[in-house]
Amino acid sequence: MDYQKVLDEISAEIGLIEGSGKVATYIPELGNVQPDKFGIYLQCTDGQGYSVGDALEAFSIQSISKVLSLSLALKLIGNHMWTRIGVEPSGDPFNSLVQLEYEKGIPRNPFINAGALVVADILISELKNPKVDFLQYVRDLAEDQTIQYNTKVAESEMEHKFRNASLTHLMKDFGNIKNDVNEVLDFYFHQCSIAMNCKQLAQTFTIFLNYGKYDLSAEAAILDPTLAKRINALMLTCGFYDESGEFAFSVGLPGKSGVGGGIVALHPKYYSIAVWSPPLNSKGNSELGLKALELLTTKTEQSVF
Ligand SMILES: NC(=O)CC[C@H](N)C(=O)O
Repeated sequence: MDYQKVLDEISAEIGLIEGSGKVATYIPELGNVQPDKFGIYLQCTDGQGYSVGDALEAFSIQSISKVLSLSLALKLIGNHMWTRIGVEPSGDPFNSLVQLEYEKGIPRNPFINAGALVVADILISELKNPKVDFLQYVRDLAEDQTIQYNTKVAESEMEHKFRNASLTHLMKDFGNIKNDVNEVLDFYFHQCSIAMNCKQLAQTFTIFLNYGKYDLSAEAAILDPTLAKRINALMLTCGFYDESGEFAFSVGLPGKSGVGGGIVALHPKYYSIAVWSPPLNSKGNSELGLKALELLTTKTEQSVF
């Protein structure tokens, strides 16, 4: 498959689209990003990488980090996770409060904010130096020790924490948050603030390829095959909140988006891919990123179905 040709075609076609998406501003610091940024990096299982556009420019990975925090928490506590978080799509926006009340503080899945906040709580309980250890885990997966938290983004989100704080307080009341609410929020905002580029993200997500057996040298990268399969299943069913069905329908790959405009997706046998375009649609997913991935699976005729 000539992936470079496919990426070049996608980039040309995306360039012709006049999108209607909007850069996220509810975290003010994210609003400073140039809306016309666009990059893709595709990492194949044969070791080859292909890119187009701003693939080497770092951006805020936001909710893409939820997949990495989940993978670490599952390594640490295994199936105990599922007594505190479900595995069903929520059908609601990523930051919704409504289900939590009638489902007694148990989030539907680990990729909505409520679920990721419980995962953050678990990591705080399990790790010696939570923020330092989590960043080290991500650096080891990416095999890149330069990756950093963007503390400006984390602080900006802390200043506008009201909805995430509400979710955490509600779950604390139900007994599903064990640590101090502000500590959980601080950890969560830091994990979301991690700055990575498309290349680093695509390479990091190779841990979910080939049943977790993609040939990576980093020790931290080795994932149990069952974990890799389950995390892929969750990305497929819950990775795009109330647009997960649409993503499975039009793209057909497991994936995860973030409000920084990034999307990571993967074909478990062939490649992992990261796309970045900051303007978001009404569901909080990158408008052109979604389009680019739809073009990819259409042109390559490679999806999981
Ligand atoms: N969907 C997202 O990327 C949301 C992450 C963001 N940090 C928030 O909690 O609102």
